[in-house]
Amino acid sequence: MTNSNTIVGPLLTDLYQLTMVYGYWCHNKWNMPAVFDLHFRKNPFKGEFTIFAGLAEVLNFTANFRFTDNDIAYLKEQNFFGKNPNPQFFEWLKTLDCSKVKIYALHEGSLAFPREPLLRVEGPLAIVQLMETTLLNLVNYASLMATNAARFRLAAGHDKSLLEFGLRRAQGPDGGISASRYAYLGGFDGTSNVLAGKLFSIPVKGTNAHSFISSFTGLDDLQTRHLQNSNGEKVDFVARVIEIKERLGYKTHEGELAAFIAYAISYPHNFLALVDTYDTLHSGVLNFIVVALALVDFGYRPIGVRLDSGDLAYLSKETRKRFTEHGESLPKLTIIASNDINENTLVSLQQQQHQIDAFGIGTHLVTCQAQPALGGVYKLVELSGIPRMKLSQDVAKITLPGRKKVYRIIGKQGYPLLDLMTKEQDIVPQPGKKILCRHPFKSAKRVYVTPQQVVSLQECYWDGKLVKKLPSIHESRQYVLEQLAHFRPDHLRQLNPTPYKVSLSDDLYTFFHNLWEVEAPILEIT
Ligand SMILES: Nc1ncnc2c1ncn2[C@@H]1O[C@H](COP(=O)(O)OP(=O)(O)OP(=O)(O)O)[C@@H](O)[C@H]1O
Ligand SMILES: O=P(O)(O)OC[C@H]1O[C@H](OP(=O)(O)OP(=O)(O)O)[C@H](O)[C@@H]1O
Ligand SMILES: O=C(O)c1cccnc1
Ligand SMILES: [Mg+2]
Repeated sequence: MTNSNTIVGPLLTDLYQLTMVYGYWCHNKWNMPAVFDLHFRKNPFKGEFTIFAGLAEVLNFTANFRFTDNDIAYLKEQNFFGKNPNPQFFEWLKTLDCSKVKIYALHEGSLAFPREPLLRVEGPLAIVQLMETTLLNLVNYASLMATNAARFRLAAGHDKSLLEFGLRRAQGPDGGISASRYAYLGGFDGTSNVLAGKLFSIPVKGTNAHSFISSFTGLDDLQTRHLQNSNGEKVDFVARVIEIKERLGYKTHEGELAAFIAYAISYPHNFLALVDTYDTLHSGVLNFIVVALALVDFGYRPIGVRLDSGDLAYLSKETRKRFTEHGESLPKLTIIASNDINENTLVSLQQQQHQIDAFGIGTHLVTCQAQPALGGVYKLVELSGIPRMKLSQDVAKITLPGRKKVYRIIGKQGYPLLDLMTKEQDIVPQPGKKILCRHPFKSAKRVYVTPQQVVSLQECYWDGKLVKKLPSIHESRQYVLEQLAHFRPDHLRQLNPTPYKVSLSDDLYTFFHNLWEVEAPILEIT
């Protein structure tokens, strides 16, 4: 397993992980068996679901976790560990790897909910501590991005094509690559990012830009006028276009027409025109129609247009009208829309009964402008077999102690009803057997559920080595789309969605609340 990103390694961390580890090492605590949970507390984008992503990168990082000689040399040069750190510490650091680590995870692409362990990481305290920041870095943005993409998918509808165009606006080269990767995993159909296509075998797609259109001033700019027709003869394509234009009586921008002809001659099988450079309805769409009709005459099938400004709903409907005026003469054409599109725009366009077939989306998607971070955290839940928990005034921040299992309980109608967390050694929920599911904090809130089906959500992926085949990005994407189709729509809707329940088994509830009582200091007031 090779890291797809060479900067991912043990130094891609916060200094405090290393300084704590020196402390663990000095006090001979480093080898204590520890268990950490990686979870988040609140779904992003005012939504009620999150897509878990980043697992493949987590496992690559784990497989390659080793300090290089060069890393150690750097650490020795710094004064991170006090004035005279014990030199044996550096020798020991050099020996660390993940051969004693175990990682349980949800499937990549799973719908996940607050407090559920996306990852459970077990191993020697020092090593699993050292992994914290990198694991969070690998999971937080990946999951946020995949969730954002899934939300755009829900807003656009499953029959629309979604293309990610964000590289130019992404947070640096690394952000751009991750954005393309996880936009696809979250349900997009392709990216304009060529390197992402090469690295992850994502379909790469694109149209053309205004510079291409405005670089032509008139028909004299055309160096080639001929195109092969369906009889295999090279015929004057420009003359044919002009004939059609005159027949239809269109008065359009000549530079734009020249640009479209040039593009059509270069890509007769793939003719797609950006139509908003001068005037969408009075020039761009008309020039497109003229060139498209000529291409049809020559035996080719034109593809369509891209709208990149103005009222996209109105323009798409008017453009479609212009196309249908030519009835059978033109094939079914694609209308692509772009320009600062976000989730709300997609919802609004839907309400306006747009005629768009594909959306090109950049800035809002890749920068996750609606919410720029997922607040995933990594918390110690067990040390040397003893459950640990972190208390907080804010109940949402209290961690659930111990090793836990998560089950998705499917009801009679085939929808997931709730997720149930149990202690690892707890009873396993069974189809047809009634089970008590409790709200994690409110004792009076509980419900009996009789599952139709029970899905165990976690699997062990790493046990000193990779022990389960990683799904491909295409499988994870498919998994996202299947789940979106199987969850109750009110949990997924954009505005005020219904929260999905994450419950505790009676055993876990009691264990958690007893430990809470033991750990919480009793204050004395006078
Ligand atoms: N019918 C529509 N309903 C809702 N939002 C729309 C609709 N059409 C376009 N939009 C959105 O409205 C915004 C229009 O942005 P803006 O005014 O900057 O662009 P423009 O003037 O059309 O184009 P430009 O300035 O790039 O030439 C974009 O975010 C776009 O996605
Ligand atoms: O709008 P986004 O969602 O980020 O999608 C990508 C945008 O990038 C391109 O143009 P660019 O924004 O570079 O220039 P323009 O707006 O002047 O066309 C493209 O034409 C889109 O409008
Ligand atoms: O191919 C496109 O149309 C494209 C690519 C990146 C950004 N905007 C548009
Ligand atoms: Mg723009």
